[in-house]
Amino acid sequence: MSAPAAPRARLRDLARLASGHSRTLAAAIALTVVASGLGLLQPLLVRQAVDGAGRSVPWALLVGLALLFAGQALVDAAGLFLLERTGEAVVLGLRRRLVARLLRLRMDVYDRHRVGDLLSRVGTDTTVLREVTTQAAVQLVTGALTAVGTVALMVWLDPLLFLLVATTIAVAAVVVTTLLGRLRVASEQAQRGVGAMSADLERALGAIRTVRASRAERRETDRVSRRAEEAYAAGVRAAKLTSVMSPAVELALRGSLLLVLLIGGTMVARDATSLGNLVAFLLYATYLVVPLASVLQGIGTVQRGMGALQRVHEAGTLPTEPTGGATLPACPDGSPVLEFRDVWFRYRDRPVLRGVSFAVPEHAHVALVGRSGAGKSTILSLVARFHEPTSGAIRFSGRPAAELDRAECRARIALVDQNTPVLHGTLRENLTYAAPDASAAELARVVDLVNLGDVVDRLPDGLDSPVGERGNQLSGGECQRVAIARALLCRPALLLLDEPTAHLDAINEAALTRAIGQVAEECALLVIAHRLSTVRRAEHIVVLDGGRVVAGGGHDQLVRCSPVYRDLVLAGLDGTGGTGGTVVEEPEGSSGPTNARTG
Ligand SMILES: Nc1ncnc2c1ncn2[C@@H]1O[C@H](COP(=O)(O)OP(=O)(O)OP(=O)(O)O)[C@@H](O)[C@H]1O
Repeated sequence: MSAPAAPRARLRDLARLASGHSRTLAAAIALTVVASGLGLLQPLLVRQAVDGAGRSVPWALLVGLALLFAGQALVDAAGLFLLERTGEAVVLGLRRRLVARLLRLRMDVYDRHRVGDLLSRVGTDTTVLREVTTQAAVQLVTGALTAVGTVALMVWLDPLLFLLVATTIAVAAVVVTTLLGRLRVASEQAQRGVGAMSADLERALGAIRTVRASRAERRETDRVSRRAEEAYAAGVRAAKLTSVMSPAVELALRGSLLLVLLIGGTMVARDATSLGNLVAFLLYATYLVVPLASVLQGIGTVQRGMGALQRVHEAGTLPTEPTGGATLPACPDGSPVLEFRDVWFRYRDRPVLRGVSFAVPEHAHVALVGRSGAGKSTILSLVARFHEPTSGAIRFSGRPAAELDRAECRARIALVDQNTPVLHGTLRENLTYAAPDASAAELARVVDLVNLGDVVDRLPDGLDSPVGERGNQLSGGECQRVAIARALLCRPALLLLDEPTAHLDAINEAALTRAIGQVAEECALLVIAHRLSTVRRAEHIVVLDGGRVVAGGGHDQLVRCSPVYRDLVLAGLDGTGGTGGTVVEEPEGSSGPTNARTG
């Protein structure tokens, strides 16, 4: 992430965060100021009570004092509640904005950031900011106002004694300001440590089966613990600074109190001032501790919050996918559903596609084949518009993709990915994920089509049974069929299928073949093919090698004239780049070129 921005800019962010709640904040501040005002009146009544105590019991003054105490407590409580509620509201707004942004980032941004760290920005960092936006605001404003009021009353009571107090406090203020910068740095390090810890924990929990099977629990625990220790060390550094600051101020205040007592006592003895005056002054001097500590705490909270604010700001300014563009028109006659024209693409500085051209006509079945790393998945990513080509053009139904709205393009395609296609939730939620309004009949049709009926019957609550985190209560083959059923349910114009490489049993294999056949009936299909049966069924096969299209055509034609394709067929077409071996010809019955059309 970028270097820490200027604290002033972050302070402006802070003010902006609270600005939506300025009325409630103002009310909360007003209430706490009133409460402090009620508190400030108390020593004046005490002074009168002390000076008049010799004559009779000043009942009215005592009742007045009791009322002041009760009033202060009530008003304070109301102010605090408003404040806490505003804090929660600020965090809610911030989290909503962050979550909306994090789900719309440009795809390459996800490659550069760790998921756990992004999660920590929404969770932990926003919680820290809750304190800053509200508590700090009130601590600073009411603290400063009350301190000014207290100081004014002290000066009015005895300017000389006040000078004593002011000198000692000034010394403490110098100590505090020198520590503040270091406190900000330490707090930011602590927040980053927490982010790194969450990211490492997410890494381990996300791959828990691999961790277990590799007996790496200890190493992963150590790794996460090291991150926790880094956060701890930075937290302790911040704590050291905070704990030096508070006693420095307290020491100064206590010292000044003692001086006031000593010098004030002498003055009372010499009749230079009244006892009531001295008591009131001393009360104000002790009262000054609260607002001053409050201002200090406020400054400390802001400094601590700067780290969190910086991280939230960074997450809130990560680049998102641009939206907008034209709506996709109805397919003009003869235009292919999808066309690549001399498409080049690079991941950062690394060219991955070098001048790829091919077309997928309406209802056609096109297969992409190539060794591992040839660029097949990258082509699907470009079609789904997760990335944009470095040069060249992708056309949807004859219109350049660059001119079209991404969401509109995606509404016409369905992607069946090999990786984690099933989300936490029920089977029904997963099936209707891309088409939430699908009818029960439609749902039953696709469930039957991909042979999921048995799975639904087996599950305790049928379609409403939970499938576990990433579908871990389903088998790999079942997850793949759920993904295909989901794709079929939204009736796309083009289905992008990264064919499962995992072994499927004969029944599932047949279900998949049937599903793919059905897809070909309903829409165009662009498939990364790993099985010979899929390749043979395609009307057109695009052979990729090193990011280039090295051959294209039907299976028989390619076997005759493309050495790369022949090698792939000999290697069993699994895309692992092996050479030699035997041709894994599947039984004709399961792989015939059904529904073939000229593409
Ligand atoms: N997000 C990424 N950032 C950088 N490089 C990437 C990224 N994704 C893929 N690559 C690289 O781009 C090249 C093409 O990858 P791609 O996934 O498209 O290949 P593939 O043909 O689908 O391979 P496989 O059959 O093994 O899935 C590979 O060399 C890969 O290392």
